[in-house]
Amino acid sequence: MFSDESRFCWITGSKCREDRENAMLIKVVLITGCSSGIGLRIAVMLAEDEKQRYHVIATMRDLKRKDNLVKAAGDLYSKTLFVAELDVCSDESVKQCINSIKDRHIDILSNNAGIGLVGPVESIPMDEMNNVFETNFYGSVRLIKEVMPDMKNRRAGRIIVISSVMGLQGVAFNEVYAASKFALEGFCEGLAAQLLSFNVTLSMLEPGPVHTEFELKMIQGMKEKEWPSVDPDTVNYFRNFYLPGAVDIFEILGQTPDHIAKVTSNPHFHNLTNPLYSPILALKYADETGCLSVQAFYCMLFTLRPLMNVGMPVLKYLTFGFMRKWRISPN
Ligand SMILES: NC(=O)C1=CN([C@@H]2O[C@H](COP(=O)(O)OP(=O)(O)OC[C@H]3O[C@@H](n4cnc5c(N)ncnc54)[C@H](OP(=O)(O)O)[C@@H]3O)[C@@H](O)[C@H]2O)C=CC1
Ligand SMILES: CC1=C(/C=C/C(C)=C/C=C/C(C)=C/C=O)C(C)(C)CCC1
Repeated sequence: MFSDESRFCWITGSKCREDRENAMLIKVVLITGCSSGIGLRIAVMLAEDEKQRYHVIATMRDLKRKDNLVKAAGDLYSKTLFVAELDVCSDESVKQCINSIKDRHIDILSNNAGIGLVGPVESIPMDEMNNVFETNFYGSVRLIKEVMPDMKNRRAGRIIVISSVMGLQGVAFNEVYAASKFALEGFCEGLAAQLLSFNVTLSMLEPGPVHTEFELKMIQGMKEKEWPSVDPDTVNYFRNFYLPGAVDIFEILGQTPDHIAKVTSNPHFHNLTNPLYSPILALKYADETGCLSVQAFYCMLFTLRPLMNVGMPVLKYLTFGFMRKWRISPN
C-alpha cells in the first residue's frame, strides 16, 4: 500500500498525498512512440480518463517532437500525462527510462513505436531493412524483456503490442515491414501463453491503414522516386499498380488513430481493428495450400484494383467469388 502511494506521488511529481484507496487504483502506463499518430492518441485518451485511473508515461525518442502531444494533453500535461525520452532501438535509453520510474513499476506497457518501409525489395539496402527490424521487432522485444520480469514477479501486468494487419497477411512492396510484424506476431503468440500463468496478459492490435504520419511517410515522395537498380516492369508495377492501390486502400479503409486507441482499452489477444479486412484474411485460412490467397492478391493488385474503390462490398464479393472458384465454403 505504501509503495503504491509513493509511486503515485513520484510520478505526478506532486507533493500532495492522494488517499490510499485512490493510489491503489492508479495504473502506470508506459507507451512508446508518442510524438505522433496512434501512440499520441493512446496517451491522451488514457490521460483523459474521467476517473483518473492512469498515470501515463508517454515516451518518444526525440523530446524536441513533444509539442503536439503536450498541446493535445492540455491541462493534463504534468497531471496525468508525463513525457519521457525513450529510443526503442537503444538498450541504454530503454534501461535509463525504466530505471527512472519508481520501483520500475509499470502496470501497462504499450509497444507502439514503429516505422514503415515500402518499395521494390531489390532496391532496399540491408541496413534499412535492419533498421525496420531493429525498431518494429527488436524495439518491442527490448521493452518486453525489460518490464516482463517485474510483471511476472508481481503476478500482474498487461502488455499491448501495436502490430499490423501486415503481421497476418503480407502485401506486395511491403515485404520487409510485413516480415517485421510477422516476427512480432510469432514472438507474442509464444509469449502470451507463457505469461498467462503469471497473470500477465499480452494483446496485439492488427490495424489496417490508419491516417497518421505513417501514411504520409509511406506514400509521399514515392511517385517521384527513382529506382535505378530495379527493372522497368517492377518499377511500373510499383508506380502504376501498387501506389494507386495503396492510396485507394487508405481512402476506403483508413481509420483514425482514435479508433485504434479505443480498442486498446479492452483488447482481446488478436484485435483486427478493421472488420473490412476479414474477407482478405479469410482467404488465407480457407485454403491450406495458400495458393488462393496469393492468386487473389495478384488479381486484386493487377486486374481488379479499379473495382475496389467502388467499395468494400466488392472486396467481400471477390473474396467469396475466389472461394467459390476453389470450391471452398466460407464457413
Ligand atoms: N498508420 C498505419 O496505417 C498503421 C500503423 N501501424 C503501426 O502503428 C504504430 C504507430 O504508427 P503510426 O502512429 O501510424 O505512425 P507515426 O509515424 O505517426 O508514429 C510512429 C511513432 O513511432 C516513433 N518511433 C519511430 N522510431 C522510434 C524509435 N527508434 N524509438 C522510439 N520511437 C520511435 C515515431 O517517432 P519520431 O517522431 O521520432 O519518428 C513516432 O512517434 C507503428 O508500430 C505502426 O507500424 C499498424 C498498422 C497501420
Ligand atoms: C489490400 C491490398 C492492397 C494494399 C494494401 C495496403 C496498402 C495496406 C496497408 C496497410 C498498412 C498501412 C498497414 C500498416 O501497418 C493492394 C496491394 C494495393 C492491392 C491488393 C489488396
